[in-house]
Amino acid sequence: MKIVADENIPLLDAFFASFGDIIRLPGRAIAAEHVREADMLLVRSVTQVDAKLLQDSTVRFVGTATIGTDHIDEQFLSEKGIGFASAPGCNANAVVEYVLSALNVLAEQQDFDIRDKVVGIVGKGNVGGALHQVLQRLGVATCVCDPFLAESEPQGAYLDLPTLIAESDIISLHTPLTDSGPHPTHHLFNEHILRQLKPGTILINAGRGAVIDNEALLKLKHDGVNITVVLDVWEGEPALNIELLPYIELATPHIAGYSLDGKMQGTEMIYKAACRFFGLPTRIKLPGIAPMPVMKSISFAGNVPRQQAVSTAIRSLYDIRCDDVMLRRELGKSEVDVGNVFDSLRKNYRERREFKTLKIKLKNCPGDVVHAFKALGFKVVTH
Ligand SMILES: NC(=O)C1=CN([C@@H]2O[C@H](COP(=O)(O)OP(=O)(O)OC[C@H]3O[C@@H](n4cnc5c(N)ncnc54)[C@H](O)[C@@H]3O)[C@@H](O)[C@H]2O)C=CC1
Ligand SMILES: O=C(O)C(=O)[C@H](O)COP(=O)(O)O
Repeated sequence: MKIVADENIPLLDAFFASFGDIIRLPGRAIAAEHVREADMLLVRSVTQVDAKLLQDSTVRFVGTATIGTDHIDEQFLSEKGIGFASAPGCNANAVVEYVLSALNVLAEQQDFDIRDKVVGIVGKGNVGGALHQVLQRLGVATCVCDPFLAESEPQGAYLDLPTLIAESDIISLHTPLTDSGPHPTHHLFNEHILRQLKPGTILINAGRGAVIDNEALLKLKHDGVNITVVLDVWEGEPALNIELLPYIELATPHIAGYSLDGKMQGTEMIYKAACRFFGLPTRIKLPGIAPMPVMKSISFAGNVPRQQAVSTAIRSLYDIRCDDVMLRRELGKSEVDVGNVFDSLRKNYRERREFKTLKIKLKNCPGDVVHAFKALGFKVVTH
């Protein structure tokens, strides 16, 4: 079997070598001539999979090791009888941890306690739902806008977008990117909606760039509108609008989902789907091949303040400011190609592990510290 795969998919050999020969290519470079005689195509979010790519190919199965599927023409695949699988939820924890790291840093910079804020979640699927759960465990007030869930759960407490905006101090966007259907999200946050944000609102987008109209956001910022913006995703990626950068409090190159755990899980999910599609047994399992985390445990003892302990643990695994600084530093160099910088930071991303991989050893610590670590998803050992 001939497999064409994005070179940025981890554990390709471990999972797919037994299927046949793997040809690795940069995701954006995968073109019709590469897949013409292939049986399987494995991509991430940067490869447009459509008729142009696959019309004249022998590809029978496409897997994307990502949550988002806006780069896939699923209707075309179905019409051509090509098998398809994505990796729903694979990196949801990573995105949640990205949001928690952002809030942790902003809470320190702006001197607030997250428990005094209302967090509005737009899109309560795998990512938004997991964020909702963590925030509830932490005792943070939340509200949700998700018109699809509102329709299927008429008893649920869902708000429309203007009401969510009026009630929220912090808004986190976790919708897919859609431009059709009853509730399209393309430019959901247009100028009209953006101008409804309360002064001081924190707006986080770790979904898809074009859910916020980036031109409108820039216009608001030029007008001096007082909102704090965290962007992981940008309209026109990889060539983000560099003019917007100085107005963004925390700016990162679409890496919210880039925990090693999330990426490996994505590969495993499409491996299992490929096995099902080709009628093969699933012999390989992630626990057997995932590398051990570098940092295994952190200890706290005695009357350590909750915020200090939690910040230390979060930042030891994931400090969003590292990604923010790297992006600004690289884009600040003279005569850079913005798209190349963006892609290169993603391609060469460091090894980042999720909270669940770190053991927190607590000795005689206050109950609220123990509770906070458990709520955040760390492995907690008390003695
Ligand atoms: N920045 C990053 O690295 C990552 C970004 N993503 C993005 O996050 C998105 C969400 O991921 P999941 O939660 O796993 O997807 P999901 O499909 O599980 O959930 C999406 C939710 O959004 C809701 N929704 C759809 N249209 C809406 C609208 N107009 N207003 C409010 N809610 C709406 C849906 O009803 C659904 O509940 C993905 O589609 C992907 O684009 C996902 C992983 C990593
Ligand atoms: O899973 C998704 O959806 C994402 O947004 C991924 O984190 C995107 O990563 P790449 O596929 O672009 O490497």
